[in-house]
Amino acid sequence: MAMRRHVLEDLRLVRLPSDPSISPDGSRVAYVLTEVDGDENKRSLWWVGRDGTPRPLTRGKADTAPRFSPDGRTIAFLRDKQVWLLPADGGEPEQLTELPLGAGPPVWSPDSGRIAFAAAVNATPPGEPVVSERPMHKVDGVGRLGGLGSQVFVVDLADRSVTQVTDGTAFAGTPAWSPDGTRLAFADQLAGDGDMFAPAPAVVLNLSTSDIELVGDDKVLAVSWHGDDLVLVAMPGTEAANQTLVRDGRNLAAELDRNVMPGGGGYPGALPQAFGQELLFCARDNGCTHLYSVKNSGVHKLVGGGRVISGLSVANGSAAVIVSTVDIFAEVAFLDPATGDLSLVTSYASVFDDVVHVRPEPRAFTISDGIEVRGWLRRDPSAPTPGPLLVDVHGGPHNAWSPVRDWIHLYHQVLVAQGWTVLLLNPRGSDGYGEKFLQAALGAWGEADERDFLEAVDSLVAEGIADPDRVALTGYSYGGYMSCWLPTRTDRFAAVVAGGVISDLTSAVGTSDAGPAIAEHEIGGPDRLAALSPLAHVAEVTSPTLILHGEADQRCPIGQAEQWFHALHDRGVPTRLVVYPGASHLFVLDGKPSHRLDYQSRIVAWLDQYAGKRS
Ligand SMILES: CSCC[C@H](NC=O)C(=O)N[C@@H](CC(C)C)C(=O)N[C@@H](Cc1ccccc1)C(=O)O
Repeated sequence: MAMRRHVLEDLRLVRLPSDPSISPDGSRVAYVLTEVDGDENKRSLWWVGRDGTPRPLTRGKADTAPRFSPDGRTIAFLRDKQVWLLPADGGEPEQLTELPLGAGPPVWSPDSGRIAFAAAVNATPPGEPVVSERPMHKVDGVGRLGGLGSQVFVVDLADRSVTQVTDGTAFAGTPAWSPDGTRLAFADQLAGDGDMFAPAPAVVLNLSTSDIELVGDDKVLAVSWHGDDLVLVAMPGTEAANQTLVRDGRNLAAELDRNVMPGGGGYPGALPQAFGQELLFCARDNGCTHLYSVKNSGVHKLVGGGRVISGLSVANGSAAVIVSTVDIFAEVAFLDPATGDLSLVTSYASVFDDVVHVRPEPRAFTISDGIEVRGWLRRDPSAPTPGPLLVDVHGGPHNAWSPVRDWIHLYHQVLVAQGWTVLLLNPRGSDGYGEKFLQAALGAWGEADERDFLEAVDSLVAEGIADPDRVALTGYSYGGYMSCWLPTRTDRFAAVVAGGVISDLTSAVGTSDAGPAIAEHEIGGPDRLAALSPLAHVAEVTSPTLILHGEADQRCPIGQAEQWFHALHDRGVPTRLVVYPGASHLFVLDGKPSHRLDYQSRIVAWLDQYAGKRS
C-alpha cells in the first residue's frame, strides 16, 4: 500500500462514534455516528454487536442520544431535539414529543413504562424584548436567556401522554430515575436567582406527592443513582478545583486528587454509572480521561495509559465505552468491567490505514522554579534539525492536551509532515496533575504559566530541535488569550495565530457568558483584570499575528478579537482578522466543516509565510 501523510481535507473523512447505549443483554451497542455530509455534520444512529459489524439504525441527519429501554425492546432517541421511539429490532420510528424548544436526552424508567427528560421552556415569546436580571444572561451556542428555563417532563408510554412534572423550579438538568421508579433526581436552581448552565444544587422529586427535596448544598454538574443512594458530580466551592464524586455526603474520589469528568464539549468523560456494587466514573490523569471503579476496597483504575474514555454505558453486568488512543480518533469497545479489558468493535480509523501519522513523544520540562510540566512533542525524527517549532496552547485554562489522535488539530500532522515540531504542553493550570497544579495559575493568568512555555522552548532550542528564528505560537480560547499575552512578553515568536481570543479581561468579564465565573473563580479583583489583559501591554508586540474568531462567540465575544486587531494594526504589526459568520465558541470542535477546514488551513499558511523558511 502506498503510504501518504495527512492532509487537512482528511477532516471530511473522519467518522466519530459517541454517546453509547448498551443493550440490557449486553449483546450490542447503539451509538451516534457523526460524519461530514457536504458542509454539515450529520448525526445518525448505528448499532454494533460483538461481531464488529456496524449497522445503521436510523437515517436522520440530527439523530442523537440513543437509549435502550431496560426491557431491551425499544430505543428512545432524539431527532431534531424531539423524543422518538424505535423498535430495538428495527422498524418505523415514532415521534413522542412536539415541544416548542425541543427536549433533552431521554431517560427510561426502570420498568420501561415511562421516559423522563428536561426541556427548555421560554416565557419570552420570540421577537419580544429580552429582560435579564441574572449575571449569566446568555450562553454561547444558545443565545440570550431572558425568560428561558428548563423543566422536567415525563412521557407515559401507555397513552403517550407528555406531562410537565416541575413548575416552580428555574432550570432543571437531565433527570435520573430512582431504582424504584418513584422519584426523579436532577440538578436544579431552587432559588430562582441561579444561572442556567451554571452548576446547581441536586434535588429529588417525589412523583406521587410532587414534593421536592434539596440534597445537600453541593453545586452539581450531573446526578445518577447507585442503589438507593444518589451520586453527584459536584463542583468545588468558590474557586477552580477538582470536581468531586459525592455519595451520601462523601467524596469517593478524594484519594485520587483528580478531576472527575462527567463529559462535555472538549472535556471527554462520562456520567458515573453503577456496575453492581461498584461505581464506574471518569477522571483525568496526565492529559488522559481514564475509567475508574469505586469498590469497598477503594478506587481502582480500570482503563488507563494513553487512552481517553469519552462515553460509557453499563447494563446488567455488561459495559461499552468510546475510546481514543494514539492511533484511533474514537472507536466503540465492549468493556469487561471486572478486568478493564477492551474489545474494539468498530474501525472507523481504518479509512486512514494508508496514512503515516506521527505519534507523540512524551516530554517533561523542569522549570526554573522547580515545577515539572509535562506534555508531548509531535515531530518526524527524520526531519532536519534545528527546524521550525509550533507552541500550541490548550484552552481552559483547565483543559489539557492528551497523546491521542485528534481531528480538531489535524494541522499538527500536516505541519509535522512539513518538518515542524509541535509542542503540546500542559502548563500549570492544566487539569490532570492534581488540584494544587490546577490552581497554580489562579489570579495569575499568563504570568504564572508563561515561563512554562518559554523555558520549554529554551530547552528545545538548546537540544538543537528548534530553530530560535522559526518559533511560532498558536492557541484557541484560553490558548487564544495566551497567543495574545506571550507576544507582549517576548519577541521570539516569528508567527502567531490567535484563535477565539481574550485580549481585554475587563470587558470580557462583562461581555463573556463565562464572565462571572472568570471574575469569581479565576482572576479575582478588577485591578488584576487590567494587569493581566494583553491589551494593556500591546505596545510590546512585534510578532505578525493572524486572528481567527467566531462571529457569534459568546464565550470570547468578537469584540475581544476586534480590539486586538485594531491595536496591532494601529502599531504597524502585521495582522489579519478572519471572522467566521454565525460561528459560536466551539465551532472549531463541531462547527461547519468548511469553517473548520478554513481555520486549520490559515494556520498552516500563516506559519509557512512567517516562520516556515530558514532566514
Ligand atoms: C472560569 S474560566 C472559563 C471556563 C471555561 N472552561 C472550560 O470550558 C472556558 O470556557 N474557558 C475558555 C477560555 C476562557 C473563556 C478564557 C476555553 O478555553 N474554553 C474551551 C474551548 C474549547 C474546548 C474544546 C475545544 C475547543 C475549544 C477550553 O476549555 O479549551
